[in-house]
Amino acid sequence: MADDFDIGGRSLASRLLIGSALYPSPAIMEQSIRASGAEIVTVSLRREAADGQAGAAFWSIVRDLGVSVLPNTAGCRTVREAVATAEMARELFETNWIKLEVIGDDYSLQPDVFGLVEAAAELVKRGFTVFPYCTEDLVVAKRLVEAGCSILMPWGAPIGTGKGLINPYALGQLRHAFPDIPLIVDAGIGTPSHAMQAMELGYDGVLLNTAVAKAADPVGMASAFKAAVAGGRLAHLAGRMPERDLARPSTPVIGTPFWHQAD
Ligand SMILES: CC(=O)[C@@H](O)[C@H](O)COP(=O)(O)O
Repeated sequence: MADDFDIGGRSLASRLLIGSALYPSPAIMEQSIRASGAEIVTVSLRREAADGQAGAAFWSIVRDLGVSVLPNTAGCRTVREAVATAEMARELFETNWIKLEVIGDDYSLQPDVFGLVEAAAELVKRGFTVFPYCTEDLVVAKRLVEAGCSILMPWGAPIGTGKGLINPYALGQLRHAFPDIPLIVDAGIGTPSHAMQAMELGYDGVLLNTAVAKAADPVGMASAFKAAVAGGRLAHLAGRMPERDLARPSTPVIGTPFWHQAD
């Protein structure tokens, strides 16, 4: 069964999006991205624009991977900075896609949701396809959609914590509220089971970076995430059993010597 992932005007086979930071070496980054099967790789404009040689080598690896690049506005703290960074990224990477980050708190790296909505509206007006990194707040999500975002990327947990889905209830509510908007959990994923949980909730994809880059074996972990995301998707499509409060035997009891039917 074909189950392509339609996102930002493209149709992809993989529902795993991966970041390009923090790997022990460029070679391990390349092998990890290949092992993950990801077809979208996030790239920081600041890194690419920084220092000619390292930037050029990095860019040539990414180009050879044949993936779609999703530039981000990592490190931006104001609407003005995020919009300017997005414009530079569009020029440098030749794409209208932008992963919009407007950070509101240096300690938690929590998004500034007010600035995010404002920046998203401006970037949509300028012709960008905005992938907004947001919290799991339902009203913020509504405002982002009203601002013209056709994709939402709520966090699982703060960036780099690896804590997984700290508010699965709210993430489930978002899925319920936006059945037709691609939803991607972005940030805070620590293990393949976290990614699988997001996919089982009906999320369209998962974006992660630290969990692979900082694993003892990043390439092995990238393969594990690939399998988990695919498994979670299959489980979602298959439809889980209803949860019950009371036990019910799963082996037949009729015909056993002392069986009594419950009243
Ligand atoms: C918003 C952001 O920066 C994330 O996309 C980050 O790149 C991935 O977060 P983790 O490193 O926690 O997976």
